[in-house]
Amino acid sequence: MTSNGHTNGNGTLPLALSAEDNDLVLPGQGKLEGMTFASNDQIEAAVSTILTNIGEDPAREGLQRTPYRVAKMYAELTAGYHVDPVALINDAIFSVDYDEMVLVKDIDFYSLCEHHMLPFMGRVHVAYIPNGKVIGLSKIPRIVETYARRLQVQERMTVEIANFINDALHPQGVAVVAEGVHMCSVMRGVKKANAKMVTSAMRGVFRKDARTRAEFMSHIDHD
Ligand SMILES: Nc1nc2c(ncn2[C@@H]2O[C@H](COP(=O)(O)OP(=O)(O)OP(=O)(O)O)[C@@H](O)[C@H]2O)c(=O)[nH]1
Ligand SMILES: [Zn+2]
Repeated sequence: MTSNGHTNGNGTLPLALSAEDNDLVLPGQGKLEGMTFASNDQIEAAVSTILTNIGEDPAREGLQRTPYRVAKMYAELTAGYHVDPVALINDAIFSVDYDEMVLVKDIDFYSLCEHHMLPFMGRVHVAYIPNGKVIGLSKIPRIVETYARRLQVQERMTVEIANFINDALHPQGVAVVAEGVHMCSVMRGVKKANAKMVTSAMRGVFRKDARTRAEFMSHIDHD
């Protein structure tokens, strides 16, 4: 069990993208260069089975490398399982005499819904009010990536981000709002292209004090 609490059920982590120096694999953040992909025969065989069963020919030229590509893609899109968020913040917690709101807004995220394994994506806004300690600015998007790059529901992703920051900093409060568009509701099923899901997790003063919450919401209120 890693400190992000994940195992695949039998206590071992599946093969994935890995880097020699550490396991801080963060797609989209310049950490993929120099990484090797340990090919995953079982995923490749499963993709080949899907291709055959949707009426395709996995042997035709354009599809020959598709099972390999899909396996590699899943390693990237689920890299968050292999990131230990405690190691990720890498002691970038500083004592600073600042007790006003810190807000990082419009953080892009890309995740996969656990029901259909289709993408959902959008933006996350994160705020906290320090209690003597602040965290390195870049670490907040990295925390978002860690929890997004897994099979998720948006509610759980939102709560996991808030709880992790709360536990790491013990701030006066944390607020996380996520706005997501879910491809499983856009491309299929109910087919609503413009419906956005908004989820929030409020901790400490953001939960207790309506004015603090309103200040946060006024900063992120756009379109
Ligand atoms: N609450 C929540 N629901 C989600 C999320 N992602 C996908 N879903 C929903 O999960 C539900 C799964 O419902 P099911 O009835 O089991 O699946 P389905 O037959 O494919 O449902 P439809 O999408 O309505 O066709 C659907 O309503 C999806 O819209 C999420 O992040 N949060
Ligand atoms: Zn879905």
